[in-house]
Amino acid sequence: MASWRTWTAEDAGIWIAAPIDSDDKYTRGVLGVVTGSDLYPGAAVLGVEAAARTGVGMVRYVGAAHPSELVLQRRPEVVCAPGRVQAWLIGSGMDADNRPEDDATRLRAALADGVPVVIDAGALDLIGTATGPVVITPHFRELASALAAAGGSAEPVPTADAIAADPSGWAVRAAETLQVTVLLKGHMTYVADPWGTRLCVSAGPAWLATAGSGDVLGGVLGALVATHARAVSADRSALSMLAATAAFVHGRAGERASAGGPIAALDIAEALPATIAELLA
Ligand SMILES: NC(=O)C1=CN([C@@H]2O[C@H](COP(=O)(O)OP(=O)(O)OC[C@H]3O[C@@H](n4cnc5c(N)ncnc54)[C@H](O)[C@@H]3O)[C@@H](O)[C@H]2O)[C@@H](O)CC1
Ligand SMILES: Nc1ncnc2c1ncn2[C@@H]1O[C@H](COP(=O)(O)OP(=O)(O)O)[C@@H](O)[C@H]1O
Repeated sequence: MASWRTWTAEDAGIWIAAPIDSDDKYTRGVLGVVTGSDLYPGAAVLGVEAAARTGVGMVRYVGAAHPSELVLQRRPEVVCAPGRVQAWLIGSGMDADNRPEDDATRLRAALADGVPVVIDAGALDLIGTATGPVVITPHFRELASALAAAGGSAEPVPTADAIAADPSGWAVRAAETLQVTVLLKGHMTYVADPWGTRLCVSAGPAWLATAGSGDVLGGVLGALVATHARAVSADRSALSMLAATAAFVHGRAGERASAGGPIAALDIAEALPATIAELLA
């Protein structure tokens, strides 16, 4: 059995793309985002904020009117018009059981685009419909639901408690069952893919266990994937490296935001530029 490699600051630094003199916004990479809902509009704001602060050429946000308005209020640089993207982030702040038809259409279009997709929270039931490379970012309950939605496994579907008792084992089983790259969130984050990559990340303080923290992680990973589209098409394990880097950057930003005290999710996003500068230095 492959052993778990602990992801380091040096590893993370290699997977952050700093712009070069000849870059423009499109050569850096555009992230498309389908997140948020009338129920959870804040998740859209947090993910977009995190993507913008991780560094990406442009964010295209495609969502319902209310979250779109809040996203634009916070981040006027976001473009809400349709267009080409290098990667998608979908599902944060959505509820698969209450999916408006407009959101279903937007999610279908993103999943049919053929570019890499980061699938979170309320889009995890759609993993099997993606046409491009996929990385999923569930917590324990979400992984249990995703495995239940996928069905067809020889093993009985695990409960969230069973996953919590063996997160590394379930990250691997999920990668093999679902045939996607899995980033399983928790105090220790495990990244596994169907091709044998096994990475673990323990960068952050337990203060990160706060509402919206995972929505920020989604934005960080979305930006990293959009800025590494070529690496992802050249090497199927690249998504694992990017996922581990996202968890590392998120953890370090959490440490910086916390300085030993409590954190609100937006604090993590605001700590990202300085965290990335430190990792690139
Ligand atoms: N600001 C925002 O807009 C936020 C949106 N979020 C979004 O919210 C959606 C649902 O995420 P969840 O992680 O909550 O989904 P889950 O379905 O994993 O968690 C909900 C379950 O947690 C349990 N639960 C709820 N309240 C509890 C309590 N007080 N004590 C113990 N157990 C409790 C219940 O069993 C409930 O069914 C996702 O789309 C997510 O992205 C969250 O990320 C939080 C922040
Ligand atoms: N005890 C913990 N210690 C460190 N990090 C944690 C801990 N619990 C959760 N996290 C991190 O915080 C984030 C929580 O994500 P998630 O559960 O999706 O929250 P939300 O849905 O509220 O955004 C993940 O990145 C996870 O790795």
